[in-house]
Amino acid sequence: MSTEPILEVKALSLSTKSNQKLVQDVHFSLGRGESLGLVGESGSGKSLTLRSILGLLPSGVEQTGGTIRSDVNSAMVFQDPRGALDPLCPVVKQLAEVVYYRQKLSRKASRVAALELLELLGLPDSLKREDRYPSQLSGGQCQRVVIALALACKPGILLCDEPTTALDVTVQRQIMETIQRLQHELGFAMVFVTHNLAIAATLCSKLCVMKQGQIVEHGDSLSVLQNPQDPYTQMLINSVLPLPKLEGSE
Ligand SMILES: Nc1ncnc2c1ncn2[C@@H]1O[C@H](COP(=O)(O)OP(=O)(O)OP(=O)(O)O)[C@@H](O)[C@H]1O
Repeated sequence: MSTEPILEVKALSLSTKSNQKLVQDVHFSLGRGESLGLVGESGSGKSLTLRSILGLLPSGVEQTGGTIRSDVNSAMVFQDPRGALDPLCPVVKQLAEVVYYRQKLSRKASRVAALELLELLGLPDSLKREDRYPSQLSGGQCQRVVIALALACKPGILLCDEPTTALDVTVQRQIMETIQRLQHELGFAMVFVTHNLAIAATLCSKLCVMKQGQIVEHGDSLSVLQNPQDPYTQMLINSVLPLPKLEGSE
């Protein structure tokens, strides 16, 4: 696997128009097929950092410093899967539409590619019908469709903004396993934003821990977990709740 970075974020700073600093001096890089977890508490600047890679900053926030260089295209998987889908358009049509515009295939070939994507994501055959709308899907199925929409762009980097947060734990696990399988099969790199250190460490080989807009720790997932240097990382690790000991158990 090539070690040449396909994404380099250097000294990234983001502020509001009134000059309130939101993200400061963020650095990281990503190699082909690599995965990086951005972890930290709510409001630490993870989503804004992720969005700036796509140039999708919300209004009122601007880049005030640093550079972002990417050699490949990126696609984003958002936190709220239902909100990311058009409720009035059949699922298969939404997918075919993205394939048509992003892969420049014919209408017929786009539909075939959309059907293949539904299969790749392990979605039921009933979703291939033209009368299946997002409201008829479970939360986990919606998230799979949103991942399929992102993959329809054939991204070199998949940007995931807490894609499992809105799901219950068993579905969370299934989606994580699906993402791992797809990354293995398709070879895309990934930046995965989450406040859950365990999820980030399971999915990603590298971690950046963010606090108040800055990266306080950066390294291989295993060494960050085994030997955290920053007190904030230590606090995050110690905050993972153990299962309670049952009475009578050893
Ligand atoms: N459009 C905006 N205008 C002003 N401030 C904003 C805007 N969007 C985000 N912020 C602020 O920027 C900071 C970082 O927000 P961001 O959404 O990146 O945090 P986060 O770490 O992703 O949090 P969460 O895990 O809750 O999504 C927060 O203090 C937030 O209030």
